[in-house]
Amino acid sequence: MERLTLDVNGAFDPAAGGLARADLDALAAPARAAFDGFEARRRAGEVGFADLPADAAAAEASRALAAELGRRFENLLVLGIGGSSLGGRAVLGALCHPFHNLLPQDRRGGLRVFFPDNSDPATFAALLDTVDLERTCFATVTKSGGTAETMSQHMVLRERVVARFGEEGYRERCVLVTDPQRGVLRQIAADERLRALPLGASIGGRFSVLSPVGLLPAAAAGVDTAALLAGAAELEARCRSGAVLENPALLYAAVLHLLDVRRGRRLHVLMPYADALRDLGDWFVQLWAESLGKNPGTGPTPIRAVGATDQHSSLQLMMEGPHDKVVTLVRVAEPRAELTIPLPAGYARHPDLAYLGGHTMGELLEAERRATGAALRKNGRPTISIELPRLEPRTVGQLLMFLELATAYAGGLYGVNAFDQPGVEAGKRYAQGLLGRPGYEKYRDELLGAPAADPALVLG
Ligand SMILES: O=P(O)(O)OC[C@H]1O[C@H](O)[C@H](O)[C@@H](O)[C@@H]1O
Repeated sequence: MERLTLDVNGAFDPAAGGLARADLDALAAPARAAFDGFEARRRAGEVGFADLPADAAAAEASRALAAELGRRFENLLVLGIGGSSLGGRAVLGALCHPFHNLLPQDRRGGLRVFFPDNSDPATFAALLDTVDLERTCFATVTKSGGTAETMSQHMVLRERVVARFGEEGYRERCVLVTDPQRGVLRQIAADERLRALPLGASIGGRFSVLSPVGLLPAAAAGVDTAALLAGAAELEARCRSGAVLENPALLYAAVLHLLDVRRGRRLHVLMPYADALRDLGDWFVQLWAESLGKNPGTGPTPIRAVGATDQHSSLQLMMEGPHDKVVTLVRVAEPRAELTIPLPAGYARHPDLAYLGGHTMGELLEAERRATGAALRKNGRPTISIELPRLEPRTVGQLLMFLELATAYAGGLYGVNAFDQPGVEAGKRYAQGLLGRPGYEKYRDELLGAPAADPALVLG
């Protein structure tokens, strides 16, 4: 059966300092309330991400635009940050060839896609100097339309493109994804007659991976987005119950919440044993952190790790450091490729190496995952296990929807609004004040008027 499996036994292991079944039973009513609360907001049209798999028109519009760009161009630059970048990057990471952008066109099956998601001029300038602009199109993706990092990239690139190819060449190369109801980009789309895909008001940026925000780059790279959405729909259909043991995303949210509030495990590590899910870890971090980290001081800390890489790094801390973590180990049962480890004749007499001979690298990775989970639990650290049969659009769609729904339910369990992010605004206001945005003078003055720094505390 091609479906995601969740196993929370490792969170109930007494040796791992795990939960008791009574803890879960006691959470039945709050979990049901979290489920009902989310469903009510969904029915009211306030929160729309769970209904995206059913939005065939949006999916088709993304595919059609991607196909059109694919006929004419070789590279797509996705200008976006946060939720306007991480989802697409996660999907491509999970489903494209690991070196997609390096492959020749006939092996790629789509455009090269770049996600320059920062206003660091060193990277962006290098990217613009590297790609052939003649063969490059770009998607400016911003729900609000006013994100400084994204719009600064857009303005730099727009100028270069207009200078080389004229207004018409710019119109051919630039597409937008933005909220059709509000934001300055909507106005620019009209003024400049640019093609734009809509991002509905009920789809928050970090919940937008299955909207044109994620679908456009995915389709452009050659991902089967219909299968991705079908997988998400399958998972959503498995999550229509408010009973914890009948809804996998609700069970995951409930167990992570309980481990935090009952056992002090407030650091939530997501550790896939697959390089392809490395970027999905970054996407999850934004999802969990921005959704659950709210006033007054609420929220678990998400951490992304990758097995086996992080076994040689942060695992020591997870194994013996503070008892404040729970590790979700993600297994991909069937790796995309397999390699058998040969045993050169001269190595056979070295038992330290000979045991590897004849095994596959996939077997090694799987043995490490099993062993790490067991060792963590034996050391008093709870674990949770998620398994995908293989990485393909359907199963990745399931995983995305699973984590999005779990986040929504966790918001209810923590008693916070999972769909806003007021905390990120304060820093933006100061930055815009420093850059001279009209109306933001008081933030600049507040920042510049702060008490002088103590020179004794500055070395260098
Ligand atoms: O899509 P945009 O409006 O450009 O927003 C991009 C990102 O910026 C903000 O700071 C928010 O904290 C994120 O949730 C959002 O994904």
